[in-house]
Amino acid sequence: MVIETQGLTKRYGRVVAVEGLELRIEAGEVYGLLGPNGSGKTTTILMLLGLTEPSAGQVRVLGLDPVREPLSLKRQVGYLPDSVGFYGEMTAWENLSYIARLNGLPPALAKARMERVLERMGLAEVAHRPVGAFSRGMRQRLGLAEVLLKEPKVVILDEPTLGLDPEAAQEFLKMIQSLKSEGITVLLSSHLLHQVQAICDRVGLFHKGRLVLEGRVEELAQRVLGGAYRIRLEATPLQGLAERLQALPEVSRVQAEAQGLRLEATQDIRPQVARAVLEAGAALQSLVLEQPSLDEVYARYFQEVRHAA
Ligand SMILES: Nc1ncnc2c1ncn2[C@@H]1O[C@H](COP(=O)(O)OP(=O)(O)OP(=O)(O)O)[C@@H](O)[C@H]1O
Repeated sequence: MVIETQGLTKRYGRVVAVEGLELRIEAGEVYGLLGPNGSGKTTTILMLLGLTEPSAGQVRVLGLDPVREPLSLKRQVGYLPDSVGFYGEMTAWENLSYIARLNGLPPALAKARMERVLERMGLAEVAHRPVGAFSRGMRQRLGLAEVLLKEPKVVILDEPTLGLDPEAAQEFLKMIQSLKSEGITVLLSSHLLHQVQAICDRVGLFHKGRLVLEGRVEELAQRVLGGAYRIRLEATPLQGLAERLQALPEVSRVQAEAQGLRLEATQDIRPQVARAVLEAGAALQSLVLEQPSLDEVYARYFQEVRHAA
């Protein structure tokens, strides 16, 4: 386990920012922390990094206690905060050299790594321009370049795509995802659910300091949306198909749509549906299992919470 917490709690006076957190993240996972403002995401990140001390409970990151072993931790864990400070009058190269020196990298090794990370982040061509003139997207990439200089095993990012235009955000997310292929464990927090959905293996939903839902996006969708599988199909002719499909034991509902039918079922029964269509003598044009979006999961969850209250 790369990140592990037990009963992790942080109180600020009377405010409980994080309560009883049990988090387990394995090597090479991309894990998304989700939740509304003030739900405890940043506080969790700060405790994992040893930047704030827990009020109760335990944290281990790469087997290390962040409060007791901050230096060993810092060597292996990269952190990209929501806004990165660079020296605006210095170039990207100079900013990275400075960081490399602070990290104690020998000059030759630093140079080789700087070339590599700048190339990787698509900044090689602007390496000798002052950072003051960089766009927010370029700054974020430089931030990630800085994090990668120390070749970390874990990378933690707080709202990494905040303020980026859709194209820059997409590009940045691809870069984050590429870390996974090197076995780097990634933890990120975000409000942008559809983006998180695209790159995370698992997500955890925070609400008032508690982790209230956790799992793979599809699993969460199943749980929050009442366990239904939605299957869409297009076939011609459609006559008689709805009745045939309704007769399948797993199908709970059939709805007609402009081009075809939409089923709700208790399982993913695409093979049975395909067979039924063929047996009806119809031609099957498309058959897809619809994935509910994380936005939908999130909205439903908070709707239910309000309802219960
Ligand atoms: N230094 C602090 N002193 C007092 N209260 C704090 C402090 N830091 C955070 N809090 C409180 O703890 C709770 C959790 O805050 P946190 O910043 O972890 O939430 P978040 O999920 O990261 O929110 P956001 O999405 O807005 O960044 C909030 O109620 C916040 O006001």
